Amino acid sequence: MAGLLVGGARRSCRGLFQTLQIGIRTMSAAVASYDFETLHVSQPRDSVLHVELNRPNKRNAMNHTLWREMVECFNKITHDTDHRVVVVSGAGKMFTAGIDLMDMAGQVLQPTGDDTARKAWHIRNKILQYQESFNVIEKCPKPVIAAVHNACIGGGVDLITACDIRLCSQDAWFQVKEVDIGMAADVGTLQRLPKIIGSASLMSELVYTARQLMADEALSCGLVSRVFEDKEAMLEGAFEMASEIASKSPLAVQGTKLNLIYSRDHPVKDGLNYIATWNMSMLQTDDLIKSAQAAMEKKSPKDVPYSKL
Ligand SMILES: CCC/C=C/C=C/C(=O)SCCNC(=O)CCNC(=O)[C@H](O)C(C)(C)COP(=O)(O)OP(=O)(O)OC[C@H]1O[C@@H](n2cnc3c(N)ncnc32)[C@H](O)[C@@H]1OP(=O)(O)O
Repeated sequence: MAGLLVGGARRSCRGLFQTLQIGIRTMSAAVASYDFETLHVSQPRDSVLHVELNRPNKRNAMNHTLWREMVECFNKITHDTDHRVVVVSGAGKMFTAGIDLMDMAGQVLQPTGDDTARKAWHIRNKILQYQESFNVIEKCPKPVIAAVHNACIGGGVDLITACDIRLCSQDAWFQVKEVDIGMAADVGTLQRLPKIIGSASLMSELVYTARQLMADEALSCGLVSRVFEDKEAMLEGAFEMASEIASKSPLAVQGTKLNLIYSRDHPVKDGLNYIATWNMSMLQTDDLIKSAQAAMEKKSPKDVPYSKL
């Protein structure tokens, strides 16, 4: 009898192990094609991708490869129907030290071209190319959550302002460092940050002084919406939030992101017109019926099997 019990337990353990193995294999297959040198991509929850800036020994300084891989990664995510929400964080000691200053010397400061105008033309194209590395986050219809621990410097602020939601740990600090390296920020901070923090005076103070903005002040000025005790708690909170969003209709969530960004950049009248035109087709989705029925039956959107998008 005891032998039978042990045998049965062993069989059910084996079953559980096989189920886990299949689960892990499916998860890793889903992210196997996200193979980058400076970004590490994993799937911490169903339908959620975790993109880590992954140059920890260089404090995740953004070199040419990282700027390029951001574009490749987020363009891929845009068309990936298996994933609905993204969390971006930094591996190692901090979120990021900003642009790789060694790399910058070769990439931006030595323009090619036979005369000044041609060199300027070259630099302009380079700047537009660098801007694209964070524009892709905003253009990606899936919500992107930035999870910041420790330092977020220079290009890091440009990056997180292109994200939809910003969370941080208690040890986080933010620094618009560009004036300290002799330049005006040019890849998003000056354009997006004023629309996030709402105070023109604080905005000017931060960009002219390059002082550090600590986590509590980042919360009070609206740069982040939540502060967690440490990195571990923050990532857990970010994955939980991502999972919650991923459980809802992807058509509703992604349509909301596109319309929020459109409304930020246009007058109210144009935004209302845009959403009316948007929803004249999107309201014809099955998701609406399924979600309404679930609500009537007091079920959660988590119980509704929405089609991929
Ligand atoms: C068209 C261009 C658009 C983009 C513009 C963007 C502009 C910006 O991002 S401005 C901001 C530039 N960044 C900085 O000024 C930060 C410089 N770094 C630091 O102040 C410190 O390193 C930091 C506080 C981030 C970390 O200090 P910690 O003591 O923890 O580490 P370190 O020993 O200093 O560094 C460890 C290794 O990382 C390398 N490293 C750090 N930051 C950068 C960087 N920005 N660029 C290149 N490399 C960086 C550092 O050299 C060390 O390397 P190694 O000596 O090989 O160990």
